[in-house]
Amino acid sequence: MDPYLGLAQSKSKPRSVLDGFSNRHLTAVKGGRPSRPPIRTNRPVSTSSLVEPSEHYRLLQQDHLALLKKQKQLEESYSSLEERFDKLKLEYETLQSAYEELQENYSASSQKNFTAGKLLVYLKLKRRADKSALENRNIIKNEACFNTFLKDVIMADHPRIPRVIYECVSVLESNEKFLTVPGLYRVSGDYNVIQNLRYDINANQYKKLRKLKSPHEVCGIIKLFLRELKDPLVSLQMCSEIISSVEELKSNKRAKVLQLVNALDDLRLQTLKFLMKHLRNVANTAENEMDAYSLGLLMSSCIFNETLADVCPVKFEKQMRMYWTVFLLLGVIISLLALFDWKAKRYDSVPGPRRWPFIGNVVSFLGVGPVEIFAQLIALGKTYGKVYKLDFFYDYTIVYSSPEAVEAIVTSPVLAAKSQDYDKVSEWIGNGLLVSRGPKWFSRRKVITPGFHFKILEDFVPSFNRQAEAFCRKLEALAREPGREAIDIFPELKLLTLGIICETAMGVDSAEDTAQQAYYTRIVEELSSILYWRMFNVFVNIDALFRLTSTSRRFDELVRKSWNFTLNMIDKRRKINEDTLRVASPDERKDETYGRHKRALLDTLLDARIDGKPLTDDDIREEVDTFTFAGHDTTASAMTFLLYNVAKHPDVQDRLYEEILDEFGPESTELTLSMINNLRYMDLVIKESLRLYPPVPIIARIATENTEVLGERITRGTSVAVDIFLMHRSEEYFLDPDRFDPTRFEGMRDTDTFNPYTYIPFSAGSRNCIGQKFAQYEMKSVLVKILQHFSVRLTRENYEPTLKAEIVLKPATGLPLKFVRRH
Ligand code: HEM
Repeated sequence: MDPYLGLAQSKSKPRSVLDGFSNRHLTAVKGGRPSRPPIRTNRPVSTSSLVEPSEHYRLLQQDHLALLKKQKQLEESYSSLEERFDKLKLEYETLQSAYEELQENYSASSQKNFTAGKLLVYLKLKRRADKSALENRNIIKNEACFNTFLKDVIMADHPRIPRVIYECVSVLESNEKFLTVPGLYRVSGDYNVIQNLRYDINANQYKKLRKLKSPHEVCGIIKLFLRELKDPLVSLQMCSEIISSVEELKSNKRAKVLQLVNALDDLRLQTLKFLMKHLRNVANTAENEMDAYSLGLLMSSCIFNETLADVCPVKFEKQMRMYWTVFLLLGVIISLLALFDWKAKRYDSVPGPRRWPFIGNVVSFLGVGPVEIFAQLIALGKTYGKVYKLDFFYDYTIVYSSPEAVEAIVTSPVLAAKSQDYDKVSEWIGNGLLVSRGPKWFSRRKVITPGFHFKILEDFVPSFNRQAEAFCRKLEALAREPGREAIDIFPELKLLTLGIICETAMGVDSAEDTAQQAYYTRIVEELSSILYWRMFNVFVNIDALFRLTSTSRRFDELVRKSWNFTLNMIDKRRKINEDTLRVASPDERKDETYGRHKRALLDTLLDARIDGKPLTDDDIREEVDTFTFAGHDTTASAMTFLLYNVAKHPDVQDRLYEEILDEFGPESTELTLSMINNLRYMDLVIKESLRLYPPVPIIARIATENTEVLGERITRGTSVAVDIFLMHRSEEYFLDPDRFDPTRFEGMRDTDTFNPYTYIPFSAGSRNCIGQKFAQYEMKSVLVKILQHFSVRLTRENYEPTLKAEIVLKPATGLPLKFVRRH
């Protein structure tokens, strides 16, 4: 046995003494001095009896001395560590108090009252208050501001309204230049700046807001705050309780608005008053080109924010981040190119919203959904009148809304080609009749036109009848569902109109594939929404950039599925024709049209010869895609708004029903074309509904050569658009234009002053709608059947639909329509 075993152990273990006082231990006890660690002595294990007792004693003494020495060393290093700890603690406390001081100084300066108490703290004569005390005294506030209830929002001290509104309005009104900036509240602010501000404001920090150089972000914050309020500033429910119809509001406007205002609680009232006063200041400042009407249009969706929920089917927000990154990279190039801004001079004489160098009006349409885009277009029309320009990277679109311009455009051979926006649509429906140009369009239109001859349309009427009857049975079942009050009619009508197109134009039995048809209508809905997004967002308008997004993959998938649907129809029709021929006699076979007594448009395409050659499978598919899309979505939109107007005007509905009773009696009848043609009042009602809600609200062409429109030089490559919606609602062409009055069309065409180009729901000229008669007969047949079975009502009397235009005009949310059985 080693006699030094015990000592050797004690020597090899000095580090163990520090075990209880590691660095980790030091940092863990910020609050106070750590307790003194125990000193462990490693006594030698009992020595062997082989060692002499005196020798053993001497060894022990030696050992003891060594330990004492070690202990002293450790005590010294302990007290030096203790000293360091105290120093660090002091430094930590000094830093913390400096931080709190900064925080307090900031909130003191923002409140502009430097109290004596704070002065004492500043001079270090008084200890500062801790965080919870500051919160109790309302100096530090951490409540949320956005996406919350009004009562929970941080309030300004005076007046007692949300602080965010107060601060934004102060910023806008304290800077005279801000109020004069054109397009205030219409032009969207920088998305990223707004989002960053949102976080600051939620933490009650307003410094950056006050330093903004452009007012658009400040307006953006106001709009964002109002839109995100969980309880809107003015609720639509309250409106509908007080104002039962628009007529009632019109006849008694002042009293009704006062009643509504009086019903608001104090907080809402004060906030609304403050906001309205500010908006009046904006409207009274002529330089910003924003009148009360435009402001009303833009702000109403924020103040009554309920209707805007879930109307953006594409995830715009996420994808905007990527575009903004690209946007920043382009920034440098843009600045250089801005030096060569000469192109902008081309249309100097045409008014339009303020444009940025190089990018033009791009920013106004970024990051906004279809509802806001449509509202912006209306506001622009109201501001600039019958002609204005839009500029996307020097790609100009001149937007007209006068009959003179319509005539000049639709009769000009150099303005016959569809604009570049339609190219995006052609990625889906190909280069069919709607999109094609020049000789291709001409030869196709010639071949297809006989397919819409009235003799052929006459054959379709029994099919309209049958499908409308089935539709009424479906409505009845839906209306009987327990707990259901209103029926969202647009999707149902899409299924009906698609079924009719499949059966009549394509000659296949629509009842076989109802699930496929329902799927197809949803595909069309999503594709339209993506296409519309691409039209107004210049970044995704560029193919290469669009291909970088995940939406492009979704787009391709949807297009493939849509083609499967139409190819399947073509195969089916081919098979039906082959089966018919197989059972025919040799003589009958010689007759090309044998067995096709109900000749479908698809048969016209299958039999067509252009320059002696039949159409290829791709040619046929693109026309089938075109007609399936153009023939169902438009008519469903027209029918939806027609039923809404009929429900909203019971007097019109009564007169329609009387006309039906006079012509056919109360029982359901098998309609014919001549019976439908007799319904004169119904013609007027449909016309008026298409005036107020034209399913295709805007059409656009491109100049293939330099030309002129109403004396204005239009250079090659410029787009010209016709805003049909705006023209149909212009006071200049229609008396009291927002009023639904079918009788306004009685004898209108006979008057000398009426210009037929004023009313163009089906467009005009050589590229007008080939299916307009088809659509009119279909709408009349369906309306007769619906009114024979039901009385149509609104479940919310004063309801006005919010509109969006994803190629076709649509209600942004389901309409509150109720169908009550007549007998
Ligand atoms: C109420 C229902 C309808 C309305 C309001 C409507 C409206 C229009 C408008 C405004 C255009 C011109 C588009 C442009 O210039 O860009 C158009 C073109 C067209 N429509 Fe319709 N349409 C309706 C129903 C139909 C139906 C039922 C079909 C087919 C069965 C159809 C097939 C077409 C086609 C193929 C074109 C392109 C014509 C060409 O460029 O030669 N439409 N439609």
